[in-house]
Amino acid sequence: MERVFESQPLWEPSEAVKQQANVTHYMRWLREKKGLHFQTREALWEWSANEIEAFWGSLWEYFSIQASTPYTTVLRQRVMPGAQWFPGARLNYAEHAFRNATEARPALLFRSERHELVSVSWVELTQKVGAIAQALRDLGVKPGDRVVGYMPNIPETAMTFLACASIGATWSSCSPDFGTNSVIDRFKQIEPKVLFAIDGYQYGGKRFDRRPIIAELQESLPSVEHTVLYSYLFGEQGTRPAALSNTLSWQELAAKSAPLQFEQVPFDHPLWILYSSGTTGLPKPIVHGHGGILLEHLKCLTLDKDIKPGDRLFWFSTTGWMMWNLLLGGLLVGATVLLYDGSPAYPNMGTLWQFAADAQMTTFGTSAAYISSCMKSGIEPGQNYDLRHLRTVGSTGSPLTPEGFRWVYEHVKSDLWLASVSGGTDVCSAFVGCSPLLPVYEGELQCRMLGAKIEAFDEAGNALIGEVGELVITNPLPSMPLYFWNDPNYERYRESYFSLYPGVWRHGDWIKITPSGSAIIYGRSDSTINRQGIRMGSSEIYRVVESLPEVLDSLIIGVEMPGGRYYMPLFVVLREGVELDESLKARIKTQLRSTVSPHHVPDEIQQIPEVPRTLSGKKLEVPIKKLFMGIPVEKAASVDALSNPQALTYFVDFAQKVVARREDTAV
Ligand SMILES: CC(=O)CC(=O)O
Repeated sequence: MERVFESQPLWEPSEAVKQQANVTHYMRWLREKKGLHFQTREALWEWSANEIEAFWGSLWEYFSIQASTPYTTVLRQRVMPGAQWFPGARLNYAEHAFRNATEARPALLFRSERHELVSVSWVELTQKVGAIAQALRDLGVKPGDRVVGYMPNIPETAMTFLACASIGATWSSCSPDFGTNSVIDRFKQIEPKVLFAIDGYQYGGKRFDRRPIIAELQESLPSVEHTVLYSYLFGEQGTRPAALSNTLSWQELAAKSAPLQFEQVPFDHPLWILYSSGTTGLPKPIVHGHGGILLEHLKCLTLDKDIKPGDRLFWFSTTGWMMWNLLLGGLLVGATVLLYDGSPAYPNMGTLWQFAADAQMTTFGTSAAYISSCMKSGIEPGQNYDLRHLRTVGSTGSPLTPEGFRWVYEHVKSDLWLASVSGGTDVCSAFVGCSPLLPVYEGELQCRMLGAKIEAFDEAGNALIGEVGELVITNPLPSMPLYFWNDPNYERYRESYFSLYPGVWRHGDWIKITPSGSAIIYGRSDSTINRQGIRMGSSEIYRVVESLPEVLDSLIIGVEMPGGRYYMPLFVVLREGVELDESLKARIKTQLRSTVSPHHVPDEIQQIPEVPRTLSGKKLEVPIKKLFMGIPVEKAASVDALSNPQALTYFVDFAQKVVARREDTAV
């Protein structure tokens, strides 16, 4: 058994944990109902990832999926893209959340920088979702119409999404810390009929008025017929200033009563549209279906993450990250879903741990970047907060460092399950990560998730074990995108995932599958910027930076550094005679902060003579990223294929200094 960092596991599930695990229950069910007997979790994975029709078909039965018409076959054809799952079935995602309605526990618990712990009962959730759904119908919203939210992670956003899903409307959201351009770039592509927004929010103790931005959105999104405003920051008095015309009040709409009904839609009816940035063009609008997400989230949360009815599930996320969508899946499995709005560092780094104690959190999910910030801040959650209910800490967004693994066990709790997982917006789930049946080793993801045929490929498409390769998925998953919006011939879809290995999904991460079946992710294999789990295409940053008159050209890279740091330098080519002084740097940063997002302000800005480009004119992002990872230039770049190879010299020198600095500080 190869172990990368050390041979002792940090945690091993007890016999009781294994016996009580949902996946053990499922394995017993498979034996009794299907005569399928698996001795190990690895054997179960092999079957689930290869016999995908039998696996996903069994889940339909195991989870008692409620469908008003049955399916004709589990999977029409094993093709990617275009696999058609469960044709003929009609169902509704939201109906499966509400079948868990109970008076025994709250549906949601919420806290923000400004609110004490708020509990939302299933009765309240049902009433408000029913009312908003009726309001949408009254506004003329039909199945398939797009409804968008510029709303934070608060109960009202969850309610609005569930209302959309219940009537078959397609939801899409951006977090209110996204600047105007980022929101318009996303929402304009999908022509929404209704915009839900908040008037403002507080983050890190500062108040942000979003009303001017909403006015801009109304102006720039001609398809929007109605704006519904939730007065979150300013109270009823301040919600309808002259600048905001034609707004309806969320509070007024939600106060009415209407029975909650569930439109029955085809399995592949669009549930929501998420966005993922590529290296060129506008963000990709990824369309996921009701049935695919329902099955994937039931599977992931129940069998891989072991969430049980009555658990209290939290994942620190904004509404602009797919972890918010996955978090809401907690309602599908009968968990109470915990929402937090605000900065995790305000008023101090203990905030979310206090929330964990007060809300009796059982799973605390977060980003690896957050764990690394806790580590640097020196806090002691285990000593200072009552974490007796906490069983699991989840981590994702970027690879969690070995130090991060150790910190959780040493400073949070020695007996908990650290579920470090990886997946992506593209499938709105995690496909490598965790199982309650397996030990946790430092720096490693425990296994590949059930049903996900994940492999590491070399350039020729050979599967690798024990070596780093491209993360690929070689069998379809039900939650793969149905299509990208406005991509009728699947051109962008194919180009995004299938251009390197035809018919095989290339995810864009580097992965090593170890001989024992665990996995290590080594970061992005393309040039997408991924800071704190939020992906942005470099093109979005270029658009903003290069709109400044002084900037002629630019290049940005994001590099995963040892210690969990994400290093994001920006390089600019300036107009003749212009120097990169502090005032220009500040203007570039302000522009990025306000129009893209605060996460995308670079760590440093450097002036360069020219941007290295390929013969076809593409900026040389991945090879330059490789230089900063310490890969020698001969291996990092094909110098012959550059139109201006001399431009590389600067980067070779600069990267060497950064790598040397990195190694010095690592000692
Ligand atoms: C599950 C994930 O993969 C989350 C992310 O990195 O976006």
